[in-house]
Amino acid sequence: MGSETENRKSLPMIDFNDENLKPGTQTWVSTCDAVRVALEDHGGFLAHYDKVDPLLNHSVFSAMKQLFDLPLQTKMQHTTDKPIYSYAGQRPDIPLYESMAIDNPLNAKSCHNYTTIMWPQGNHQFSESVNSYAKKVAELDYTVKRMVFGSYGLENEKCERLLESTDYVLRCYKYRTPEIGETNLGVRAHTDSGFLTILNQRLNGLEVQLKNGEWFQVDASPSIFVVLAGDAFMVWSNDRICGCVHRVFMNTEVERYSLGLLSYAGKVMEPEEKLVDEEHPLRYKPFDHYGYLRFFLTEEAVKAASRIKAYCGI
Ligand SMILES: O=C(O)CCC(=O)C(=O)O
Ligand SMILES: [Fe+2]
Repeated sequence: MGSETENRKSLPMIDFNDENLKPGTQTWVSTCDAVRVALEDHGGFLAHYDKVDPLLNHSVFSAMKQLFDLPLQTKMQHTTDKPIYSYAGQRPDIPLYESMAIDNPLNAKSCHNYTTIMWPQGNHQFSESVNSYAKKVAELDYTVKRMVFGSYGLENEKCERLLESTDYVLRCYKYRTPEIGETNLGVRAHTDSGFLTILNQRLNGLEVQLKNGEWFQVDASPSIFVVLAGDAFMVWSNDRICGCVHRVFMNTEVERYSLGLLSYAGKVMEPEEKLVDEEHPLRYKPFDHYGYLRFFLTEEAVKAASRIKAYCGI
């Protein structure tokens, strides 16, 4: 009873370190269901995942500090044609917030190209740690998606096709400390516009809204990854899984860094046909993710009660 009450107040924690976590085992089956239920209930969960070595974690966060320490003009250089808003910051409503995006971080050459734009003289440590980090976190992303497909009884091939047509972005966030009289809001409550976001924060500050409306503060740890469903997951799941609402407050005296591996559908995506039935009639038209990202900041989108429904809801 006691633990049930406690559970409702926290985001579920799911262990991804168990040696038996392989397709075909009982641990795999029960974890698949735990992942699906957490996503259906809260749009997210905490993954206990220790495949990112503490040294790599340290090295990638040092790299982030170097990146944000660059002159603003350097940081604002255009690095991708995709509408992922490479640099974001200097916003009067959220003055503490800055963020930058590395497109296609699983590819060593893309990391190198990005690094060369930021440091024309080169910065091997940056490019190397970003690429290694993204690859490790992507393994968790693949596992989570395979588990969701498994738990809905969908064929593996379908999941592999989705993974193949997925584009990844590594988004880095920095929050400076507020000055006297300034807001301590880092980012206001929102859902992410991607498919799935996997976050690791250097310092506390992230809060996630639970199903019962309460806010849950996530504790920072190198081996705790916050897995959040985004708007595209709602489309794919035909609303069985909702985007996870989250926000950030700066409650510390030191600047805060956080890293997110975000996934986007590289091809037009439709709600999974097996998740459409009498009880769950079709809720979305075919969805063009980059079209959605372009729509995202328009006046029509900002005014809408739900941007994703305004874009492609039925
Ligand atoms: O800083 C964080 O941990 C998350 C930031 C965030 O949610 C966002 O910018 O979408
Ligand atoms: Fe977010």
